[in-house]
Formats: sequence, C-alpha cells, structure tokens
Amino acid sequence: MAVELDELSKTYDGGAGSVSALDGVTTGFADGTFTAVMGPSGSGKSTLLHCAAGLEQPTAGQVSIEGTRLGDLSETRLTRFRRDRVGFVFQDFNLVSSLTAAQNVALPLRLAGRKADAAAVRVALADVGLADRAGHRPRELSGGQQQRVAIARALFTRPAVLFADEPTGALDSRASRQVMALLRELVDMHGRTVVMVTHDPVAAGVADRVVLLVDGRIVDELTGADAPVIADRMTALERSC
Ligand SMILES: Nc1ncnc2c1ncn2[C@@H]1O[C@H](COP(=O)(O)OP(=O)(O)OP(=O)(O)O)[C@@H](O)[C@H]1O
Repeated sequence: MAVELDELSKTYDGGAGSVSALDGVTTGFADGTFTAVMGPSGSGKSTLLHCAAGLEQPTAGQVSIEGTRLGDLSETRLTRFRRDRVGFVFQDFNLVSSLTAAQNVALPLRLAGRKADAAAVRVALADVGLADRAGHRPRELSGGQQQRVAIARALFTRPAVLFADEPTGALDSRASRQVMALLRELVDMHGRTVVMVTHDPVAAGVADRVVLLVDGRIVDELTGADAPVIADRMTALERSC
C-alpha cells in the first residue's frame, strides 16, 4: 500500500472554538491507483491531503507511506522523507517565475544540495509533453503547461505518491482535460500513485475510485464511476448537508 491512513483526526483550535476537520479517517491508497477525494466545501479534503502528505500534523491517528509512519519521524527526517518520497501539486502551480521550466523541475534537488542530471530533467519534461519548453519561463507557458511543469517537478524524485490539491482548479476545460489525461497516463503507463482533491465530477471521473468526505468522515466510495454518476452523488450529498 503506498499510503495508509489509520483513524486520522485533525482538530483546529482557534479563537472561536475548536473545529474538527478530520474525524477518524481510515483508508488506504494502493500502489498504481488513482483516487479522487470529493466532498462539500469545508468537509476536510485539503486537511486530509495535507496530513497524508506530512505537510500538517494530525491531532490523532497515523499516516504511513510505504510502511514508514510519519508520526515516528523527527522534523528533519520528515522534511527529508517528504522531499524524496512525496510529490505535491497545488491549484496555483507554485512555480518560481524567474526560473525556466527545466530549472523549476531541478529546483527541489538543488535546494537539497544535490545536482539534478540535465538528461533526467529533459526526460521528466518529455514525460509531461513539454520536451520543447525546457527553456521557457512560467509566464511564457499556458496554465495547463505550467501545471504540467509542476507535475514533472513533483515526480522528479520518483515519489511513492503524488498528491494533487485541485490541480485543475485554475484551468479552463481544455487544459483540465489535458492535465487529467496526463495524470491518468502517469498511473497507467508509469505505475504512479495519485491522490487528488477535486470539486469537478469530470476530473473525478478519470480516477479509479472516488472517496466522499462529509464533516471530516468518509461517508461513501465509488469505484469506476463516470462523471454523471459522481455529479448525482455529490448533489445528493450537498442536499443532505
Ligand atoms: N488552519 C485552520 N485553522 C482553523 N480551521 C481550519 C484551518 N484549516 C481548515 N480549517 C477548517 O477545517 C475544516 C476543513 O477544512 P478543509 O480546508 O480541509 O476543507 P475542504 O473540504 O478542503 O474545503 P474547500 O472545498 O472549501 O477547499 C473547515 O471547517 C475549515 O474551516
């Protein structure tokens, strides 16, 4: 299993009282599978992704990635583990505007004090369909192309899992389709494991499995469902909330 979540809970304590964002989530994401996480606004999707990726600490429960329990790692080891074994892409790409596509892909390794092999960077960009854009800066690329650079960067260390938080949220429908086709191909052709938060039933329809969250709990799962079925289930869920 690439990722296991065991009774994961997260409570935020704020001035206005505490909020339970995750409430005992237990599930797993198998190697070479594509999972979408959906649910109404505020249901805990981003919190689940951040805790699973080791970006946030759960209040209770455990996250294991390839059998390593993140809660057992020191801060330094967790940072190193995340850098090497966890890929993350964000809605707004998070590329460095002054660097070329190739330099953006190589950046995490360089920040870790390692050298990124130029040929490997070229292959990483070719894998996301951007072999001819290595020297372009983010502003010279479309939104969809920028997201593909971000995906190449996230996958460069061959992580155990790629987490994507609304990866098509800032894209038009054509660019969204291309990014989703790329993620599907990465799973089918390269055996990658993808876990993606999305509001979009069309995007979720590309996944193998959809996990539905309400109030920080998994309330349902769909396997092999297409976009209309997912959209109907989401509408029913939102009505019942
Ligand atoms: N840093 C924080 N401090 C306090 N409360 C938070 C914090 N982050 C999230 N929350 C709360 O936790 C709950 C879950 O938030 P989360 O962002 O995980 O939901 P979501 O399903 O991703 O929402 P959306 O679809 O609107 O992005 C919400 O009630 C939110 O207000």
